[in-house]
Amino acid sequence: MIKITELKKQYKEAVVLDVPLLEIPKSECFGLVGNNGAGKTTLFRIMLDLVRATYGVVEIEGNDVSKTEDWKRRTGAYLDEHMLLSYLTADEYFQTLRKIYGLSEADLHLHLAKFTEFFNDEITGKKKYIRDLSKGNLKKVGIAAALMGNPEVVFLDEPFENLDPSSQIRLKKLILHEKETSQVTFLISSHDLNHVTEICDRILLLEKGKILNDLRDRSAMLAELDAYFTG
Ligand SMILES: Nc1ncnc2c1ncn2[C@@H]1O[C@H](COP(=O)(O)OP(=O)(O)OP(=O)(O)O)[C@@H](O)[C@H]1O
Repeated sequence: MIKITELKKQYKEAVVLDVPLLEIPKSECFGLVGNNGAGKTTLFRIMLDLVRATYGVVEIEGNDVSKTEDWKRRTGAYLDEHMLLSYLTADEYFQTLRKIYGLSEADLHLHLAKFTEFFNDEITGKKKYIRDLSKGNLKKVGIAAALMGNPEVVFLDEPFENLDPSSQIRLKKLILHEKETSQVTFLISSHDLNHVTEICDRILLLEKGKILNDLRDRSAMLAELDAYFTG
């Protein structure tokens, strides 16, 4: 379970995030939506201890993420390409992570096999450096890396952005498969209302850093979000 209590982030006078209480149970597929600047990335960055909150606490399984390290072993994330090692090829990068996570070659092979369709013969077995990959292919490397090492919690920031339609559909299938087989808790921010409502059990709508709605009725989510974003 992830628990956020009295969380605030301020840049000078501007309060960009204000979340009094948020609980995300284990195995939930949690979606985060909101207009540009609503605070989605800031929330994920604080939850991953990449940015410090002005006030408040984020706990993963009871551990304060800003004070403990254990949660890192159970957490995968892909927020943007800064998280990759761009001077490596994708194969070199996956090998590096394999060693960090203590996986065997066979484990890595099995893991990457799940992404064969998603990679569409563009990622592994190539001599291309990560820095030279297209934006969509960068995202594919990052997502496959975030899911490596059997994480219990996975953060994905705008995972559908820059992916071609076939890859978007394949990614949805991958996430749904992981959700069913591994009980991973997914936290997914997205501007794509169709995709996010299709895969998520619950969607939090942020507006100017505040929770405007916490949608749990899957049959009504898309219509409610459509109404909000249509204005
Ligand atoms: N380092 C910073 N200094 C000042 N303001 C910042 C900083 N980082 C983020 N902000 C502000 O925090 C607010 C929330 O930004 P954030 O990137 O979290 O929004 P978002 O919902 O992810 O937006 P988008 O959909 O455009 O990616 C914005 O007003 C942004 O300008």
